[in-house]
Amino acid sequence: MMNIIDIKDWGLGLSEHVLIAGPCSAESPQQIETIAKGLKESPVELFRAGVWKPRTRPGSFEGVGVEALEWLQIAKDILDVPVTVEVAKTEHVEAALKAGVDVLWIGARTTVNPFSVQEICEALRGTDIPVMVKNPINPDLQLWLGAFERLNKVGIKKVAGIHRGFSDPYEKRYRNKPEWSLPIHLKRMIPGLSVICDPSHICGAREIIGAVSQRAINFGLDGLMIETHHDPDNAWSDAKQQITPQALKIIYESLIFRENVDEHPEMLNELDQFRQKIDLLDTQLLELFAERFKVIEQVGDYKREHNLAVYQPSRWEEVMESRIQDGLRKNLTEKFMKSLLFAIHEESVKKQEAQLKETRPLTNA
Ligand SMILES: O=C(O)C(=O)C[C@]1(C(=O)O)C=C[C@@H](O)C=C1
Repeated sequence: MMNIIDIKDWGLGLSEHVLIAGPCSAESPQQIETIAKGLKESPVELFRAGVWKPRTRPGSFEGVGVEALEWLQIAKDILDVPVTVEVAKTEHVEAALKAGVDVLWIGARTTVNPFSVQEICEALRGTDIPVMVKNPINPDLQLWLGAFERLNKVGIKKVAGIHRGFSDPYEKRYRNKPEWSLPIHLKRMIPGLSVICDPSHICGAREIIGAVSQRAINFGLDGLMIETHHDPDNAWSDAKQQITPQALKIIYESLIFRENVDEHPEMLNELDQFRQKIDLLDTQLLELFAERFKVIEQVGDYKREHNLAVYQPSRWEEVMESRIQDGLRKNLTEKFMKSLLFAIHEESVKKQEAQLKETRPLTNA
């Protein structure tokens, strides 16, 4: 069990719908000042700016470096909010702590590497600075979880996650594809953990940032980190995905925040009638699954006796095709049908494969 301090109790005045904004990269003291002044109109609670930028290929702007840390004080003074930067190695942590940065974040390309995460953790030992951890670039929940465990082991309890989407070469709509089920799983695995959404890196294009921000809120994420620049088209990094402080204000004001039903006992009562029906249907589904797997076992015995392969491609193709069509007629999506059928088939072949190794005498085959 991890020991987590809720984002509201970090002592920084952050709320349950935290809004983090600021440029992708700190470029100059004037740039920080202009952006911070623009952000005064929005309920920004934490100011972000990249100082060290991990870039895919060398030659791109890699951040101003340590010199930019002191410019963050300008934003702090104008907005009266804490500031956060990304750190990727020991020297970054040391410099950020020395400069009085309030919150650190670990980027997706760092979370993916346990050696780097451990290096950061060692540099943090003995401090209690809050750390936000972006998801690793690949949708590996264990790797994301591992970063929190490493932080917790060196005594960092003020932690939060950031969902910035996942790299997928076939994805066309997003720069980094969102996987909304992953932050939900992570929140279940680390009770009390806030997970913030970074629509800028998910979208890669400013036009869809509003829609993705609303989806994040709908899925119960705990806040937004949105890259903001006074002149986005001329930003030194990630120009296409940055928005102006004015656009941020419009997006934020259009968001609809939704509540958890647990805080509304009267609605809980009303929902209960539906939930009882769902309970019953789930029980029936499980009974049917159990029955299906009993038949699978009988087929498994038959296969063992007659030396047949567990995986039967032509039959499985037929099952997939017919069930998907049936599901579509019943308004179930192809994606859902495929993942359900994959799960069923995986369990069936695992059971039958285990049966092949058994030595008990065959009874009913
Ligand atoms: O038909 C079989 O041979 C089965 O064992 C059943 C089943 C299934 O789950 O429907 C399982 C494995 C095979 O690859 C094909 C189908």
